[in-house]
Amino acid sequence: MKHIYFLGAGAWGTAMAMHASKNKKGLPVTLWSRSDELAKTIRATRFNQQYLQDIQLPTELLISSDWNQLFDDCAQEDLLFIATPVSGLKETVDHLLKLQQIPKNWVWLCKGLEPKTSLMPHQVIARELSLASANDRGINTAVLSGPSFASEVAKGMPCALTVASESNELIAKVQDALHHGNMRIYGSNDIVGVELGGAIKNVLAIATGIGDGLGLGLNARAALLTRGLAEMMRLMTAMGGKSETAMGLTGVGDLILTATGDLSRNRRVGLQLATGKKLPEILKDLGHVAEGVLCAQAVSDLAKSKGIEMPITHMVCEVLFKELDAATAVKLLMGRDAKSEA
Ligand SMILES: NC(=O)C1=CN([C@@H]2O[C@H](COP(=O)(O)OP(=O)(O)OC[C@H]3O[C@@H](n4cnc5c(N)ncnc54)[C@H](O)[C@@H]3O)[C@@H](O)[C@H]2O)C=CC1
Ligand SMILES: O=C(CO)COP(=O)(O)O
Repeated sequence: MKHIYFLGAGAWGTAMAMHASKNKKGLPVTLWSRSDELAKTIRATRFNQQYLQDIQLPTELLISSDWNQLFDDCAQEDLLFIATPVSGLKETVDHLLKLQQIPKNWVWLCKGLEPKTSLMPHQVIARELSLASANDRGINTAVLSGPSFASEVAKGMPCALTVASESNELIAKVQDALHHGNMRIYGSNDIVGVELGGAIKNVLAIATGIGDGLGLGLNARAALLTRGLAEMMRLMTAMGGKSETAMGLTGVGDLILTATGDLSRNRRVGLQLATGKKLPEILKDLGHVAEGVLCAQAVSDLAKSKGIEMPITHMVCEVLFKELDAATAVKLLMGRDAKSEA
C-alpha cells in the first residue's frame, strides 16, 4: 500500500482522512471532494467549515477535487474509503468503474439501506460491480462502522470501530492504516450484522430523540433502547447476521452513542419532531445527512418482507412520513398487547 484515498468530504470523510493522515508509515492520504469550491477553500484555509466547524486539518492531508487525475499514481494494493452517504454509493461506484486505474481495496463508511430496494451497502456495491461486469476486476470490499461522532474523531479523541470483510487480508490492511493513536480497529467477518446495526441504530436514534423531546423520562429511554435493540437483533439474525454483532460496537455500541448523544443528527431530528416542527424544515436546517430518515422505510419494508416485527421502526415511519403526531405514536406503542420479552 502506497496511498490512502477518501471519497466524500463531508463530516465523516474529513474526520477519518484527518486520522488516517497520521498513519504510522507516513503514507500520503488524499481527501476528494466533488465540489471544486469546497476543495479550494479547504486547501486555502485548512478548515472544512461547511461540515466540520473550527477544526484545523493537518498540513499533511492532501485535498483534491480532480477526479480524472486522482488515481494517476495509484497502485492496485492502495486503500480506498468511500465516505459518501448511502445515496452516493451507486454513483461513486459507477464512476470508479469507468476509470482505467483504481485501487482494488474498497471500504465504505456509510450507515443505512438503499431506499426502495432495501439493499444493504454491500449488496448495492455487488449489484453495481456485476452490472458493469466488473466482478473479475478483483476488487476486495469491507465496511467500517461503530460508535464515532466525526467531530470527536477529528479532535483525536479515543474511539473504537469495527471493520467487517470476507477478506482477512483487507481487515489487516485497514487495521494497518487506521489502528493507531486514539483509534482501535477490531475485525469481523459479519458484514450483514455490521451494516444492519449501523442502519437500524439511526432509526432508533430518531425514536429516542422523539421520546426525550417529549419528556418521557429515563425509564422510557431505557425501555426504548432495549426493545429497539431486540428489533435490531431480530432483523439482523433473519438476514444472516450474528446476534453477537448486535451486542458489539456496531450494534449496541453505536445505538447507545447515537440515541443518547446530542451530537447525533438523527437524534436531533427526533428531538425537533417532538416539538412539532415539520420534517422538511428540520432537514433543511440540519445541513448534513440524517441516514435514519432516508432508510427508516427501507428497514421497515425489509422487516415486513421477512415477517419480522419492528414496532418502534414502524412508528418512526408513521411520524416521519404520515405526519402521525409524536404523542399519539407513543400511545399506540404503549397500547400494544402484553407479550413475552423474548
Ligand atoms: N458524521 C459522523 O459522525 C458519522 C457519519 N457516518 C456515516 O457516513 C456517511 C457520510 O456522513 P457524513 O460525512 O457525516 O455526512 P455529511 O452530510 O456531513 O456529508 C456528506 C458528504 O457526502 C458528499 N456526497 C454526497 N453524495 C455524494 C456523491 N454521490 N459523490 C461524492 N460525494 C457525495 C456530500 O457532498 C458531502 O460532502 C453517512 O452514511 C453517515 O451515516 C458514519 C460514522 C460517523
Ligand atoms: O454514526 C454516527 C455515530 O456513530 C453519527 O450519527 P448521526 O448521523 O446521527 O450524527
